[in-house]
Order: sequence, then C-alpha cells, then structure tokens
Amino acid sequence: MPAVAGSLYMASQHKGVPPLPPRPLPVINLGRLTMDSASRALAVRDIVLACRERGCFEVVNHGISRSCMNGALEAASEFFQLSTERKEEFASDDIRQPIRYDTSSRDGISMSRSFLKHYANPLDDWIKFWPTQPPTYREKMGEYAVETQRVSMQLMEAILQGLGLGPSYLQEKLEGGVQFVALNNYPQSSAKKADNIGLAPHSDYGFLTILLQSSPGLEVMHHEDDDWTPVPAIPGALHVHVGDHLEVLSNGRLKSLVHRAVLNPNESRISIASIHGLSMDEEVHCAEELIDEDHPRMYRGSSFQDFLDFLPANMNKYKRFVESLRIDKP
Ligand SMILES: O=C(O)CCC(=O)C(=O)O
Ligand SMILES: [Fe+2]
Repeated sequence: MPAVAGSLYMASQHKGVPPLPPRPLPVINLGRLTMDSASRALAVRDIVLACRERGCFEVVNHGISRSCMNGALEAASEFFQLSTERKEEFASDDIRQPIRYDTSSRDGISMSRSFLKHYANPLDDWIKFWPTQPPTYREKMGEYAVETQRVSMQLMEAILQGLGLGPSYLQEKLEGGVQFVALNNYPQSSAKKADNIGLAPHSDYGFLTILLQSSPGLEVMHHEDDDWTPVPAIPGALHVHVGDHLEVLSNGRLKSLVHRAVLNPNESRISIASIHGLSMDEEVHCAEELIDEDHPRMYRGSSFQDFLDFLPANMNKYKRFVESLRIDKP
C-alpha cells in the first residue's frame, strides 16, 4: 500500500472515525518467479514486502491444479465422514506420533474442530502411516503434499533471496525438511452457541504455512494491526503465512503471523495447513548475515523437537512459540 494511503488508514483509526474495512491482503502471481529476471526481481520484492508488512499473502498461478486441490479437500472431507471408530484408530495423546487424530481441545488451541495431522516429506517415509480409508486418500493427499512442498521451496528461495541471503541458502536442508500437514474439520457455527471460534489464536511453527480452505473462516492479525482480517477463499488461490522459524532466521525482520479460525455460519469447513521447516533435529538460528551492531541476535536456536517439547506445558502461556525464544525476554 502506498505511504499516503497507509497514513490515512492509520489516521482514521485514531480520530474516532468509523473503522475502515480490513485492507485487502496482497495477491502474488507466482508465475512471475520463473519468468525473466526483471519479473522475478519484482515478484521477490512483492513477496518479501507482503511478509514484512502483512505476515501473509495469497498466491495464484502457483502451478497446483484445481483438481489436485479439490482432490485433497475431498479426501480430507471423506476421511472426516468416516465412523468415529475408524477415525479413532489414529487417536493419540502423544504429539510425537507420526499421525494423530483428535476432536478435543487437548492441544489447548482447538475449540470445536477435529483434526488429522501427519508428516509428508519425504513422502515415501510417511505415506505408510496415512489412512487407507477413503481408498483415494494416499494418492490424492500425496499428490497435493508433493505439490505444496514444491511451492514451499519456490517461496522460500524467493524469501531468502529477498532477505539478501541468496536463493540457495539452506536449500538442501529445506528439501529434506519437515512438511507437517494438518487437516482441520470445523462444524457449521450454531446460532445457539455464543462462541464461534474454531481454533484459538496462535502462530505456526516452521518457516512457512501454505493453507487451503474449503470456505472462508481463517482470520489473521499482523503484529501492527489491532483487529482481525478475514482471509477470503479465492478460488484456486492458496494462503501463505510466516511461521516462527522464519522470524528467527530473519532475526526479527519478518514476524510470525497470529491467526485463528472462526466457524462458518453457512457450512462446515475444511482447511489443510501444510507447515514447512527444517528436519526434526536441525536447529534454526538467526542468519549470521542478518546480525550486526544495529541488529543484535534476537533469538536462541531451536529445532522442531524443541517445539514439541515446548508445546504441552506452554500452549497457554505463549500465543507464539517464538516469544519463548527471545534472548531479551521481558
Ligand atoms: O483452519 C484454519 O484456517 C487454520 C488452521 C491452522 O491455523 C492450523 O492448522 O495451524
Ligand atoms: Fe495455524
């Protein structure tokens, strides 16, 4: 957004004028990354600007077909329609299980959703843990997972280039990194229940989350905003947001995005969040290149394992895992 419009926006927030509608979220045409170098440079700039100023953006022209996206949503929907008994084969209190189904609020952040969570990269290591019902689950979710992993690589290369670290920074570690897929199933909101929160505010572990939603319900709040912005469900688009480890890697230049899900008044809703980070034991540190006298190291290093250790005891203490990593913690 141009500076003038930005300051008008801010002014209207402070003079008791009725609040402006939420600013539209940036939409990035990912096809520009593979065009000529001038188009790529502009796309890289737009992506990093969106990460910095909004913590998120929508991507179109990402190369994942509509049938692949719809196939994943259908597979998820068919899984959630299975009998409770069937789904509970995957139920576990142990957050280290390679696959986990739950309906309760035991993880501290879910209110009325049910979810299935599993790993996906490299696919051959994980697909054997996935459901065999519905019969197309592995094929459809597998295809979608491989495609989102590809898009995550493209996005990370662009972000790392835009941060001045170069497009091949951490490349091998990212290729072999964790891809954690969370399928969320929310009921339609009921007029009887006052609470329409499906998933309480939190940020995601990892560098990036790529999210596909069957209908609107995701809401985001950038650290400079004071209200929630609903994320539209643009047909064919995917939503991307910054995770805690990108905040660490960028030494605070990018901030992880707080988001939540509200129940949709018109229909039940499915979302598929694909979270991308380094492998389980690989620690993420602030990039040395982004540390200097004016920008001292802001966070201590941590791995996905550390996040799993942190989760059970601290879920309600910090909205964002990254706050627990700050060196200058208040
Ligand atoms: O359902 C949504 O839109 C949000 C899901 C989410 O934030 C998550 O799975 O971490
Ligand atoms: Fe999330």
